[in-house]
Amino acid sequence: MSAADGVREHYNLWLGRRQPPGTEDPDFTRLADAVRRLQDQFTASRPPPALAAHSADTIEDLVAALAGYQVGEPDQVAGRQFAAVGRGQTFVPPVEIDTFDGDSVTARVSFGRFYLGSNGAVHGGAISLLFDDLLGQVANAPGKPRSRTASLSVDYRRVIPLETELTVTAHTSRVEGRKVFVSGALRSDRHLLAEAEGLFVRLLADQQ
Ligand SMILES: CCCCCCCC/C=C\CCCCCCCC(=O)SCCNC(=O)CCNC(=O)[C@H](O)C(C)(C)COP(=O)(O)OP(=O)(O)OC[C@H]1O[C@@H](n2cnc3c(N)ncnc32)[C@H](O)[C@@H]1OP(=O)(O)O
Repeated sequence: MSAADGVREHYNLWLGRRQPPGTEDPDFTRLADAVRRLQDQFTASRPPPALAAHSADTIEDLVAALAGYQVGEPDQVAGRQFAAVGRGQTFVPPVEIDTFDGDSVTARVSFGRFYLGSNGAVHGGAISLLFDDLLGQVANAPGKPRSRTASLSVDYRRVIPLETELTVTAHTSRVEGRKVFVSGALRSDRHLLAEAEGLFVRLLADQQ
């Protein structure tokens, strides 16, 4: 089994089912990658007015083309490309999962220019977003009841650099009844950059 197959298997277990036919879509994954690159280029560029207007025309054409193919959440493709870096979505920073055993995860992430806060540092909200998603995956690991984030606390220890491969880890630290406490850390090859503590509350039968 390849590493990608292993990751896909973990996600399928986590979802409690096999990936439904038609969910994997390499062309859509390529589209998501292109949108990510667009986000980075858009944020970093200062085009002349004619190019800005031409770019807007082109994107508006794409928006109109995609408008004919809108689907509800159960049929959504974005975020469900489980073997792809960033899962074929463009909101959460592009995480590449290396190991996921149900109680802990190790992964790599690199923040593009889209995630710039100021003065070269990654936006703090992007770090919280990264932790919410990754800690949430641990809290919702295979065989565990669904839970939602009740509280997320992030400590920013050092400026987080753009365009640098970083390691992000998360593990369940304890479970008390419905409360699942998950800890996370973001590191460069030399430093601890940020830490997080999340409280995820297991949902009751009548909660969405
Ligand atoms: C076909 C499916 C395909 C799916 C494909 C998906 C692919 C995606 C892949 C990958 C995704 C990875 C996953 C991401 C995960 C992200 C998760 C989120 O971001 S969820 C969004 C943000 N969170 C909310 O919207 C919650 C809003 N809040 C609530 O709904 C409620 O407040 C809830 C359920 C959290 C708790 O409400 P209560 O009424 O059920 O429970 P009470 O009694 O209030 O609390 C239970 C215990 O928790 C403590 N508690 C609650 N909130 C607390 C807080 N903020 N701080 C401290 N303690 C708190 C309480 O004190 C209580 O503790 P005591 O049992 O008494 O010891």
